[in-house]
Amino acid sequence: MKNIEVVVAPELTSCYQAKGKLVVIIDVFRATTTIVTAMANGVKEVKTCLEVDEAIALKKQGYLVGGERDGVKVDGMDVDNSPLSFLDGKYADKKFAISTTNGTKAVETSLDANEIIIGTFANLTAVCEYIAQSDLDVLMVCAGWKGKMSTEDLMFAGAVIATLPEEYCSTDSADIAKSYFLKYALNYKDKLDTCEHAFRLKKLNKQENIDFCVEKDLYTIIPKYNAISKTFVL
Ligand SMILES: O=C(O)[C@H](CS(=O)(=O)O)OP(=O)(O)O
Repeated sequence: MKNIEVVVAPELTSCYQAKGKLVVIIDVFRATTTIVTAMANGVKEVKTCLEVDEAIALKKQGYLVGGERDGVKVDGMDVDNSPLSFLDGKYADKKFAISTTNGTKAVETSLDANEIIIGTFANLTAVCEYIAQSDLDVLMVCAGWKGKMSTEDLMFAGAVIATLPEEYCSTDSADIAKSYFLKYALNYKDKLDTCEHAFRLKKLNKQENIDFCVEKDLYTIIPKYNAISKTFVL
């Protein structure tokens, strides 16, 4: 039997131990949706940076640099943390360095995992299929918001777990996430439109981002962490 657990914020990852596991990084609003969309639209690798300065320094190496702090693009960055910036192959063949408030922290706390992949509604079915073919135990690391849990990340974790065979649902955190998703399965988009992070994005006039980030199965790709290049690749 394979074990699957859900961490509600990166600050708790060490309690669950990523080592030896398949980690799924989840930041629906918006970092993991942005990474999946960027790579599905031709970006060839993504480097996640904990610090803004680290990302901006990569411009010298030809990286497109993007991200935000508190939802707003930082001076010196080329793009913000919006998946919409990458549509239509606008940055195809670029290398992308991203630093965000929560999502890049989730990667950083998971680096001793056996494998790290990027998940969000935009690649939901691909993530489920990837997990199902793996022999590894799974840790779903939600980015949350500044150490607190977020509805949208728990909802996505639950959507994945609800799709997997029963054998995975052997832990309290997985069972809670699954039950939560099933409660809202028919109207999960409405629920996510009224969660705390949606309100923060609405205040920044980013309704279009919210609507895009909750769409299921726009893409079939899985960005995977390469420990040698320290970047996400396909
Ligand atoms: O850009 C986002 O949506 C958030 C910003 S914040 O959480 O509202 O500060 O960043 P992310 O790291 O993608 O959660």
